[in-house]
Amino acid sequence: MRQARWSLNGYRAVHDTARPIVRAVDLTVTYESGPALDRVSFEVYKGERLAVVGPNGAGKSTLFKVIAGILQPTAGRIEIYGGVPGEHICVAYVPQRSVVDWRFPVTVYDVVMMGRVGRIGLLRRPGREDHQKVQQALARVGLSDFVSRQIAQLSGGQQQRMFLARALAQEAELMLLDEPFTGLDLPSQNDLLDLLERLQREGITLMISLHDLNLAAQHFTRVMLLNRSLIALGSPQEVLNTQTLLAAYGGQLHILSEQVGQVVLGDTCCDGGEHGA
Ligand SMILES: Nc1ncnc2c1ncn2[C@@H]1O[C@H](COP(=O)(O)OP(=O)(O)OP(=O)(O)O)[C@@H](O)[C@H]1O
Repeated sequence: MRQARWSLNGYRAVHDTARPIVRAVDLTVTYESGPALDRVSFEVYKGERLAVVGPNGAGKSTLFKVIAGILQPTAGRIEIYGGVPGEHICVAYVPQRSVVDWRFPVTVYDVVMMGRVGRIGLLRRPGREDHQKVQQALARVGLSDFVSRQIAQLSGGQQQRMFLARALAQEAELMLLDEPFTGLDLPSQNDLLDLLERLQREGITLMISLHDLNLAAQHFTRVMLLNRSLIALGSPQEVLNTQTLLAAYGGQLHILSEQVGQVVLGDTCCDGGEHGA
């Protein structure tokens, strides 16, 4: 298995940095309400697992929507596989579960088949290969027994795995997962982490937004810290330190220890120093 290493040179040695699959240069998105992303520049490489962290309203979902081609940048440039966002069928955006209307009367199978739409076209019926891809995707996420289940009857972890199956049916090579861990209990979180590790081993590139900094520190190869502008990007050790976290979270942060993997967010005001462990 290819391992990412943490010096910049080491990182370059294991990823093809000559051809990033996402390249953003001074990416800026401004809504009527104000700026959501401000001159953000970064690259993402094939096969990496990148955590995107930052406080509420930092621009994480906005970033994913721009990469997926759902939103246009106000200024700056973004290239996906060297082209414009939206033209690549192999990019899948998985929204936050909280924005989905789970009462909608569709089955798990129907939702996963939606992943095939870009390949079969809207007005054609799915063929044998499409049904095979859906069955395989459901098997890969462990939902083969749930094909006829209404989506309203799924647990949070199953909902998340269904969305991953949809992305797999789409044959996505870059998956943008918006807060997939939110609301999951620990066993479901661990199942999801195992699944994501497997997908990464198969060569799928993962960009995942999350709020749990400990999870980012322990399970991700690189971390992007955002708060409208890019605060830091690098290994968890490089990014998750007192200075950068205070720059992003300000007084919302309660740091228990400077050791990576022991950072917690709380409502305790932090006035620039650390609180003892
Ligand atoms: N469609 C929209 N119209 C206007 N403002 C928006 C829109 N979508 C997001 N915003 C604003 O843009 C900013 C960034 O929002 P975004 O959802 O990208 O942040 P986020 O980091 O994903 O937040 P969270 O962690 O709370 O999901 C916020 O201030 C938000 O209110």
